[in-house]
Amino acid sequence: MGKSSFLYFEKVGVKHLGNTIFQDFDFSMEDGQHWAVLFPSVLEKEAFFNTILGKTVVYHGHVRFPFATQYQNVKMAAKEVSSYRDLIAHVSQKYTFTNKDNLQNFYFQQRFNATESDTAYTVKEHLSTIEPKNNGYWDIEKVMNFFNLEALQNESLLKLSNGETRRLAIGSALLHNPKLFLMDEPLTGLDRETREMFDQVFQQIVDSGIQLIIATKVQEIPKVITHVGEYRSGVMHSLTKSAFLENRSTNLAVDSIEIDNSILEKLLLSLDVPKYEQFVKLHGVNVSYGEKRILKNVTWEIKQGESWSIKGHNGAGKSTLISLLIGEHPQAYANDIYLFNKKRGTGESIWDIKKPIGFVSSDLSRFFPRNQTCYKVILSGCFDTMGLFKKTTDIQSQLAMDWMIFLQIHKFANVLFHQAPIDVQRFCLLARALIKSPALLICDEATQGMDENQAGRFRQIVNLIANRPMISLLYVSHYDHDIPSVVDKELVLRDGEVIQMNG
Ligand SMILES: Nc1ncnc2c1ncn2[C@@H]1O[C@H](COP(=O)(O)OP(=O)(O)OP(=O)(O)O)[C@@H](O)[C@H]1O
Repeated sequence: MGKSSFLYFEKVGVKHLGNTIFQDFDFSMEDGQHWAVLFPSVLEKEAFFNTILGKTVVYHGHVRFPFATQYQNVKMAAKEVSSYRDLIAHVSQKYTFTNKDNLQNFYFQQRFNATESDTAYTVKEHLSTIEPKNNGYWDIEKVMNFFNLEALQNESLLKLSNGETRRLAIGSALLHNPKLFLMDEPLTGLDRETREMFDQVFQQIVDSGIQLIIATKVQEIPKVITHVGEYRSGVMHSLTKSAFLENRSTNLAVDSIEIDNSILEKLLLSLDVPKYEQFVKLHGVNVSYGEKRILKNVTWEIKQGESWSIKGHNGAGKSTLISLLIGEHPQAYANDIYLFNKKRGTGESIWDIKKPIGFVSSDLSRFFPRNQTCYKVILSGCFDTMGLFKKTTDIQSQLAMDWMIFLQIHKFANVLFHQAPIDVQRFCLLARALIKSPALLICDEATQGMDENQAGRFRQIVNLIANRPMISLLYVSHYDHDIPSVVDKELVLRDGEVIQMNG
C-alpha cells in the first residue's frame, strides 16, 4: 500500500450473522479521499461497516488502519489503552439513544406522553453525557449551532421527530472528533429542504479534517464525495466519482420483482376485513404540549378503501397525527375523533382501536425487547404487543411462517430481531401488520434505510394489499418516488396545519 494509505482491506474473508459475506475482498482508501459506497443489499452494507468497526469475524486476509498508527503509537508510549476505533464515528440506521439508567427501555407510546418521559435525557443533557474520545473542532456549542438543536435543547430525546433524531445522531457522533466518519444513508428520513442543506453539512465536516465513507443511493451521492465503490458480484468496483457518474447508465429503474401469486392468494384470503361506516374521521383536532402547538385544527376523513399519503417537513406533525389514529396519544380523548364506527373516549379499549390497524414504521423496531426473534415479532401482531408474551395457536404460527416464506425472510425466523438487517426487520413489521388482517395499513417512513430493490418490493406488496377494496392505506414518505402507485389522495401538513388536501 502507498504512503498515503488511510484504510485498506486485503483479500479479506468475512463472516457475519452466520453467513460468509465477503471472500477475497479488496478495498483501499487514501488520505484526503471521501467515499460513497453502494451495496446491493443491507446485509453486505452492514457487514462492510461492521468489519471496519471490528464487529465481524475476519477469517482471512487483513483490514489495516494506517490512519490510526500515529495515534496508537502515542498512546502506547504513554502506556494508555487505545484502539483504532477511538478515531471512528458511526451513525447507522439502527441508532438508539439510552435513557438515564443507561438502559434502552423506552416504550413506544411514551414518546407522545409528555409527563412520563423523565427517565429520558434532554437533547442538551444527552450531548453533555458524551465523553469525547478526542479533542478537536467539534464541541457541544458548535454541534448545537450547526445542527439547529438550540430550539430543541430542553426537549426529551423521546419526543424528537425522526428528522430531528437524525440530526442529533450525526451531531453526537461528531463530538468525538473522529478521523473517519461512517454514515449509513444519512439523508433518509430528512425532508427535501434539509436534504438539500446537507451538502453544506458534509462540506463542514470534511473541512474539519474528517474523512467520510457514506453508504448511499446513487441519486444522493453528496458533492464532497471524491470516490465511489460499487459492490457487485463479490467485488468492490472503485472509481473516482466523476468516472463513476460518466459510466453510470441513466436508467436507474428498479428490477420488477417476481411475486409468488399462489402463496399471496392464500394469504390474502386470510385478510378478511369487516365493513365500517365511519372509518376514520377527525374534526378540528388539536394537540399541544404546554405552549407548543403540534397539530392545529385538523379536519380530515378517510373512507374505507382509500389510499392516502401524508406529507410535510420534519417536525410538521405527521407522526403525531398517526399516533392519534393508532391509539397511542393521550390527547386523542380530548378531541373529536371517530375510529372504526366509535367515537374516541366512549369506553372503547386501546385494543379495540388497535385491532383493525396494521402499523409499520422505521421507528418501531427499537421498541421491541432484545430477546425477541423475527418470528416472535411477527406473531406479536396477533396480540398488538411489542413482542410475543402469549401462546399462539397452530393457525397463527402457520400464518406467520407463510408470510415469512412469501416475503422471503423465513431463513431469519430464529434470528434475533434487533440483529436482523434493516430490510428484514421492515418485512417482519409488514408481516406483523398483515397477520391480523388490518382494515387500515399505516406505513410511516417504512422503507427508510432499505436498499432500492427491497424498497421496491415492499411498495409492490403494499400496492397489492391496498388495492383490495376494504383495505385503506396511509403512507408517509419524504420521497415522491417511494409512494406506492395505489395512493391517489394526499394531505400536506405545515407546522401542524393542513395546508393542502387532495382527496
Ligand atoms: N411529547 C412531546 N412534547 C413536546 N414536543 C413533542 C412531543 N412529541 C412530539 N413533539 C414535537 O412535535 C413535533 C412534531 O413531531 P412529529 O414526530 O409528529 O413530526 P413528523 O412530521 O412526523 O416529523 P419527521 O418527518 O421528522 O418524522 C416535533 O417538533 C416534536 O419534537
